[in-house]
Formats: sequence, C-alpha cells, structure tokens
Amino acid sequence: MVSPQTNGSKPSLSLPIINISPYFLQASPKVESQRAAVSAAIHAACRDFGFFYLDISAIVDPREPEELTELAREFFNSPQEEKDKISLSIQDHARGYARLKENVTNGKADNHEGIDFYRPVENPDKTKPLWGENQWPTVPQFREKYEAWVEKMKTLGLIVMEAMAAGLGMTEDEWKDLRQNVDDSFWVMRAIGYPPLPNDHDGFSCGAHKDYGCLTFLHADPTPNALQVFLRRSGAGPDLSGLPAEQGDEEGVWITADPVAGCVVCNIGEMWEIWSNGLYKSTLHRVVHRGSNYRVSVPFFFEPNFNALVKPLDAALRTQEKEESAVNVKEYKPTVYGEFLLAKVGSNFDGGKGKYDD
Ligand SMILES: O=C(O)CCC(=O)C(=O)O
Ligand SMILES: [Fe+2]
Repeated sequence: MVSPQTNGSKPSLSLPIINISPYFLQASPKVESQRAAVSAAIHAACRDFGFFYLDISAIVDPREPEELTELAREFFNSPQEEKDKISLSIQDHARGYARLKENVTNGKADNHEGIDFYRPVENPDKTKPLWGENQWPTVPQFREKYEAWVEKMKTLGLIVMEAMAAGLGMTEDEWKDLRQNVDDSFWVMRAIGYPPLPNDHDGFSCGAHKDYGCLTFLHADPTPNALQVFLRRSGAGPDLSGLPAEQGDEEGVWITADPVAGCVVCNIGEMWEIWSNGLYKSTLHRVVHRGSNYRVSVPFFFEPNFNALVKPLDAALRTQEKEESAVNVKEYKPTVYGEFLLAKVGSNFDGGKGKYDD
C-alpha cells in the first residue's frame, strides 16, 4: 500500500507512493484497517514532504490521462492565430489560453503556454475577474474528455480530503464541517505545454511557486527531469537558485519528481497549510525542462468552495500539540478562499501577469 522508495540502505529523498484504492472498496473491517494505513501515510507525507505520488490505478485507466495530454498537444500544435481565438483576454483574463511566456512567476517569464478552465459560475460576467466562461478548443473530443476527467478528479478530491481528515484524527462532526467547505469545489483544470527551455532564457519553464489552493493532482507525459520539488532539509546544503527572495535563507534540496505509472503527483496548496496550522507545508516546486521534446502536463486543482472560510482546524491543533512542541506555534490567519484567489489571479485582470507572481 505504501512503498517508500529507497536507495540502497540509506532512505532516499524521493517521494512516497500511496495507493488510495482502499477508499474505493466497500467498507469491511479489513478495508477499514487498510484505510487507516492510507490516511496515516498521507499524514506523514504531507508533514514531511507536502508532495506524494497517489496511485489511482484502481480507478483510472492509464489511457484516460494520456488522451488528455494528446488532445492538449494537438491544440498547442495548431497555428498561433487559432490558439489566440480562445485567449484569456477575450474572457475574464483567467479562463482561456495564455501564450508562451505570457505567464510570469517571481518577475520572470515562464517558458510555457497553457489553457485554464475553472468551475463554471451562475450568471457569468466576463467584466468581473474569474467570473467569465470557459473557452474550449475546437479539437474534437477535447471538451468531453476534459469534463469527464474533471468529474473524476472532483470525486478523488473529496476522497483524499476524507483520508486526510482521518489522518488528522478528525471526529465525524469535524469532517462534516470541513466537507461543507469543499463539496462545491472551485476547481481549476489546466493543460500546459513546455517547449525545451533555451539556455539563454532568463527564468524557468515554470518558476518556483507554491500552489495556492487545496490539493493538486498532476498527470504529466513521461518526460523525465522536468518537475522539481524543494525539500527543506537542514544540513543538506543550500541550493537556492530560483527561490523567491523571502525563501532565500531556507536550506534544502531540489529533487526531481518524474512521472510514475498509474499515479498522479499530489501536492497540497496554501489552504491546507492554513487548515493544518503549518503542520503541513505547501511545498515549492518548479519546472526545468531542458530535454529536446515538447512536454505536456495536465494538473487538476481541487480547491475549496469559493466562499469557504479556511482557518486552522481543531484536529490539526491537537495533532500539533502531540507531534510538535506547541510552544511558539503561531496560529495562521483565517482566509476566505475566493478572496485569496482573487488577490492571486485578479492581478492578471488588472494587467498583472502571473498566477504565482506575488
Ligand atoms: O507542469 C508541471 O509539472 C507543474 C505545473 C505546476 O506546478 C502548476 O501549474 O502549478
Ligand atoms: Fe504548481
């Protein structure tokens, strides 16, 4: 169920692989104990890495996400004027296509192009940030296949939340409360295309950032050595290139998180850092794609409800008291997810340039 990757006798700094399948089996005493092992493993992974591989092979045919990358590749391969027909500037500056280098992270242009889709809203109004309509490529089957994936990932999101609630020792009532904050997720589905990073490019394929929401489920094509994750480890020796300035004194290492068959890469965003009062850290990651091929990734962001008030969970505070010395643990400030999101993405609307550009 849980297979920490090891490297000879020394435990290596690679991400754990956690199989979520017990949460999709009919409950029985045996399944209950398997679920407990899964939630304990997710708890440890969130505390120690903020990133893990989630084995979803029991519920997903590998062809399904592969098809998504192929459809995205077909779209990115089309002429520029075709792609610009669904430019995000036509809508609410968040939903639609962004050209190569249009997105900026930490002040530098990212060497990628992409399309973003958000949860549809009632009464769309493209003059309001985030409140427009999704723009779909005309590539046959694109919309159907992506919408089917969104449904699957929404289900997976709720299941992983349930496993995390158990991992934090939440009571049934506490989980019910938390569930009400994520049961109408303001999700984001993204397709990203990365040409090889030119040696003289001042920046990254995607600059170092934390995801700002709840849970990210990333499927990427098999390209190796592209996604990198920053692990804080004191004594590991600093490798600070590419880190935002305020993280500059943090010691750690960048490790690569290559795709693993049957798995999505799962990481937690800043909302989980607040819910867990910092027990789980939203982890910096970046993409450095120097290979010769065109890389495609399709992250799905399972987010809280737009109006969710996100604040430290009692269960997290209890766990924190048990696992950490509670002395000097500061409480994170409550945040309304939609307001937080608007502050991030809304800056695009006002001429700002990046989802992760503070
Ligand atoms: O393409 C990737 O591997 C990661 C993309 C990413 O981190 C993001 O879109 O937030
Ligand atoms: Fe990310």
